[in-house]
Amino acid sequence: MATSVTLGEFLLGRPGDFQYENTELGRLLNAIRLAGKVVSHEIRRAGLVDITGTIGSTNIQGEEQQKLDIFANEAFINTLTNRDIVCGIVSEENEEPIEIRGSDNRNRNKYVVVMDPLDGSSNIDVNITVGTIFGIYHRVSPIGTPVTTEDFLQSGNNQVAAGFIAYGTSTMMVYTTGNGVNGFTLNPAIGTYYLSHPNIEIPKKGNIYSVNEGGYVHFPQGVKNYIKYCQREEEDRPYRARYVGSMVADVWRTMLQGGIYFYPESTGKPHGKLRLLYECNPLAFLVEQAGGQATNGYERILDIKPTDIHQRMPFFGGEGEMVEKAMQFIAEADGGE
Ligand SMILES: O=P(O)(O)OC[C@H]1O[C@](O)(COP(=O)(O)O)[C@@H](O)[C@@H]1O
Ligand SMILES: [Mg+2]
Ligand SMILES: [Mg+2]
Repeated sequence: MATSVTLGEFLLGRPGDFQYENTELGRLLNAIRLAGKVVSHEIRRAGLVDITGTIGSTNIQGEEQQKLDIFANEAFINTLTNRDIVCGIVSEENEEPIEIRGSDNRNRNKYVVVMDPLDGSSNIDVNITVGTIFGIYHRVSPIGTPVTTEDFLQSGNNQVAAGFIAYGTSTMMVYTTGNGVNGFTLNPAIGTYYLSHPNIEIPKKGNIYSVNEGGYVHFPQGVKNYIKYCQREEEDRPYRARYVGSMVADVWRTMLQGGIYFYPESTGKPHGKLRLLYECNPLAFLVEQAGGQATNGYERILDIKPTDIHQRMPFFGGEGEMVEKAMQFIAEADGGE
């Protein structure tokens, strides 16, 4: 149930929430909040206006771009640029980083944003929850100089804030700055987000596992063994299987109801499908801040030093014990302890 605290008040009410200038965080998140409302409005009209389907081009990942992918991408890039607070953006829909020199054209802004403007694109036309994922970093290149790729290839540990917007039964904005995770629900009638999910903590002893089992035959043996373990009639198992096919929705459910969500590597996808910079890192930060764990099956996602802005990474995230169990099966199958 939503409280009467709005996102704006919440931001101003927690001065220590942000290691840099708090009003800058406010301006950053306000820009994201605004762009999210623009996208939410458009999504809610999907089917009534010509916003579903593809536009006939593919992105750097070789995926067909949906009209809403492009709409969301432009909405976020324009809003962040107009707010004059970021010096660069990496987006799933753009091959190269986008340099933003700022209104005085002197590269004085401090933050870079990595984003997946529309997550769960395959679910757009079938009216299932989709989302926007974002991560925010303080630049590493000197202020006053053009943004560099190194500003984006920082490990997830360096995120100063991260979150997502979910466009589902309601529109929600969930974020962290390293002081816990809070969720806000949009009241579309007045366009205001209210605190509805304070201090989110992943429940212990979850009983849901979430993976696209359609790829089972191509998964590594350790992952197969873990899936069989989840399905065995023993102790508190079999676990329930849930899979939406939108990472935002599957991770959000995992944060609220517990369990584990994973997208492993497979013979066809040696590094899995999900992108480290703008899918794995922001959601790993949220999962950890909610008391869970997020790894690639071997190491903490947030410790990984990216080498490419669009690189993929296997992802195992959720309740700590379940993630460790999955890693144990992977290690055993690899011949380790
Ligand atoms: O169809 P699959 O192979 O299960 O993949 C689903 C996954 O792909 C994604 O849709 C990839 O994200 P995009 O839609 O942003 O490209 C994830 O949201 C989701 O978890
Ligand atoms: Mg995505
Ligand atoms: Mg996407």
